[in-house]
This record gives sequence, C-alpha cells and structure tokens, in this order.
Amino acid sequence: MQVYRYSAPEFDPYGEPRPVAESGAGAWAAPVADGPLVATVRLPGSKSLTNRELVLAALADGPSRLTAPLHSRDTALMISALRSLGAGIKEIDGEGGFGPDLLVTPGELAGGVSIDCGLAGTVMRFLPPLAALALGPVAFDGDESARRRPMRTTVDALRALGVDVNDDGRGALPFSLYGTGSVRGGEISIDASASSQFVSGLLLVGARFDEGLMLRHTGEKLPSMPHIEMTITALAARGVDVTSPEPGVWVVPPAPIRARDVAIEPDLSNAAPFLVAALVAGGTVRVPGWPQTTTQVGADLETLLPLFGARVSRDGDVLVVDGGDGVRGGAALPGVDLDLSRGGELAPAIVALAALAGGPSRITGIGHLRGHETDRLAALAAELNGLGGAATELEDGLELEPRTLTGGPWHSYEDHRMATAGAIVGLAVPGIEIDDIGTTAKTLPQFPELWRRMLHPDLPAAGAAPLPVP
Ligand SMILES: O=C(O)C1=C[C@@H](OP(=O)(O)O)[C@@H](O)[C@H](O)C1
Ligand SMILES: C=C(OP(=O)(O)O)C(=O)O
Repeated sequence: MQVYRYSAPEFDPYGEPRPVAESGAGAWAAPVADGPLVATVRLPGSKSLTNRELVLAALADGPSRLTAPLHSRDTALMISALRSLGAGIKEIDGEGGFGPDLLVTPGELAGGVSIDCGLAGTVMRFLPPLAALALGPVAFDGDESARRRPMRTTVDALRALGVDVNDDGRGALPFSLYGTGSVRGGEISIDASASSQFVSGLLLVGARFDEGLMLRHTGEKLPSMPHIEMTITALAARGVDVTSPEPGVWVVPPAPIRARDVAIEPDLSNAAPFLVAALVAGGTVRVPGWPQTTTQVGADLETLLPLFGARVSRDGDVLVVDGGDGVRGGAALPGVDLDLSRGGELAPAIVALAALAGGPSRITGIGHLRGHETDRLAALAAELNGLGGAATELEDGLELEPRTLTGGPWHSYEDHRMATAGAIVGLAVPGIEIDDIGTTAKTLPQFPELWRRMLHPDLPAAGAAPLPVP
C-alpha cells in the first residue's frame, strides 16, 4: 500500500480546459436530423441514485438489492472501490436490458487500499468520509482531469472530524487518509459552494459516526439543492431522519442505516439531450419510466423545455416532448434567461439548445460548472465560438447571441455532457465531428446507439453496448 507523498506543480483549481484529442481520425460524425422525430427512448438508471444507494447499501445493517441500477464508468468505479473496502457486491439477473441487478452485502470496512475515482464526483466526494470508517490507510486518486476538480472541502471536513489526511495542500486529488475504524462526528462547518456533493458525501455517512453529524454550510451559495434533497430522501427511506433546523444546516442522528431493496429510476438528466432533440429535429420524443415523483433534477426538464416552445405532457409513465417543427423544420426558438443553479448538470444540453435558438439567451447560476468534468463554461464557449457562435463567458454563466453555426470539430474534454451537447448541435448543423464520443460511457455507455435509434427507429439494433470497465 502506497501512501501518497508528492510535490505538486503550481495548481490552478480549474485549470485551462483541455480538449482530449484533435478531431479527425476516430472522430464521431454527429448525425443530422433529416426529418421530425417519432422516437421512444428508454434510458438506463440514474447515476446519482445508483451511487448513493451503493454507498448506503454498503453501510447498511443487512443486504440490499438494487434493481435496474446504472452500469457505466462512474458506477463501475464506485462498485470496485466499495468492494476493495470490504463490501460484497454481486451481479444478479436483472430485467430491462441495461445489465444485471446488484446485491450488496455490507462487510467490515478495511483500509490498505487505493481507490481510483476516475472522473466521478460522486466517488471522490462520497467515499472519503466512508473510508474514514475503515481501519487502515486509504489512498484516493483519479484521472488527470480529476486532479483539477475541487476537493479542499472534503479534505478540510475530514480534518475537522479528526481524521488524519495526507495531502499536498492543493485541495485536490491525490490524497490519502488513515482510518481508525470509527469517527466521533459532531458539529462541523464547511463551504460547499463549489459542489453540493461535499454536503451529500458527509450526510450519507454521518449516521455511522459515533455522535452523528451536525453540518453547517458557510458559503454564500449552494448549487444543486435537489441533489441534497435526494441524499436526505434516500437516507429517510433507510430509517435515518436528517433534519434541517435552518437553511444550510443539517443534523444527522447516529442511527443504523437500514438494508432495503430499491428500484433505481431512469436517469432523467441523461434524458436531456434526447428530449432537447425534439426541439432541434422537430417531432416527438417519448421517455418511458418517467417517475410520478422524484428527487432527480432532470424532472425540471418538464418546465424548462416549454420555455423554448416545447409541449410537454405525460402519457401514463411516459414523458412526451413535442418539439413542433423544430430548428431543422424552420422554427425560431425563443432565447431564455435562466438561473440553472438547481440543475447545473442540465446546463450543457440547455446551452446547446439555446445556441440554436433565434433569440439571445443568458444562463446563470452555474459558476460551479468550472469545477465539473472540465470547465464547462469555457469549454462550451470555445466549442460554440469555434463553429461561428457568439457565446460569452460570465462569472457564473454564459451569454449567447444567435448566430448561424457551421460544421467543424467539437471537443469533448473527457466530459460526457460536452460530448452530448455536441451531438445536439450536430442534429441541426451538418459536419459536426466529436473527438471522443466514448466519453459518454461515464454515465451512458449506450449513448451513440440510443442516439442512432432515436433518429432511425426502423434500423436494426447494433447490439448491446459492452459493460464498462473502469
Ligand atoms: O450528488 C450528485 O449525484 C450530483 C450532484 C451535482 O454536483 P454539483 O453540485 O457539483 O454540481 C451534479 O451536478 C452531479 O452531476 C451529480
Ligand atoms: C457534474 C457531473 O458529474 P460528477 O458526478 O462527476 O460531478 C455530471 O454528471 O454532470
């Protein structure tokens, strides 16, 4: 077991956005929509729900079955990390065509392991507090781009909880901690303005601290509130009642986390590019399995897409988005003025759509996207402007002026949602070449095939996408 000691280069927490590869050989030619869509797109499970339930199941008081979980790079990384820490995770028969169910059997947590976080925010922010409950050292690292994602809040929180953390002071991966098998817990303050995942990671594990946890957020803003609600709801379903005596303060009582079988909802944020496609290509896109009620922020698409002129309805458990003529059919979509702080992960798809609208748009509340898989504000502006667009970065968002875009390379920056944003633009703009469509495997390995089938429902399926290997 190697405990990291290193000297780090000069650190810029967000760094320059870095395209992965030059377009050309190996690039994916984004298909253009050649008519209005009549598509039904069934989507695999939610990343956020799957990775929360994996963590909670590994900490629970008995085995839990996860039905219809997501199988993607982010969940594969979570599974191998939890296994290495001592949880038993078995694949068992599943229905639905997106891979097996998972049977999670908690085990004694033991250190002496290195955890690969890949580029998964949920792995790098949820597992360090859990690893502090293990006995022995646990090292964390990830992709090169992961080393640019903000982690200082996790490191500081662990130290405030009395955990011994060894890092190089950059507030980023890699770092290691030394678990003593228990954490006393109690009251701590953190600044979670860079990511809600700092809050979720501590809440998920707090019930297993000896004294529970009282967590206070001290920063001025807190993005992605629905994801924190998702954490609290998942805990409540397992018998842990988190209270919030005032905004930005949460109290987690020390309590057993109950074993529970849980069905994972489809990923509603991954529905975004497909639903947006109805407004670009025109026609109708239907997503079955849309939950009646949910904590997923993707549910906001029901109110966001009508701002661009879509008609959204429900047909039983199917969400139906009718995009009318769409951009390809000559519709001039209205621009929007939106605060997307609740749902930053929807922003790349919404920005791609706004870039095709007939009026100017302003999308704000998303400064924290600079610490996502890449600096998404810089990356979106660079890629759109490279095609002749007029996108201007704001401190916490983007401004877009309507322009006619022309085809060309689109870089994905190792970011699944940058890749899918490029596919959206490519529906209306011939000649978009995406350098690394494979990066969609982070949360949706089936993306290229589902996109193709959305456009050509009559063509035979190309075969199941292979399950990801981290
Ligand atoms: O807890 C979660 O599952 C997530 C929280 C959000 O993170 P941020 O608050 O960092 O945006 C979201 O963007 C991310 O995709 C998933
Ligand atoms: C920000 C995202 O991912 P992560 O969970 O890695 O933070 C995302 O999926 O948009």
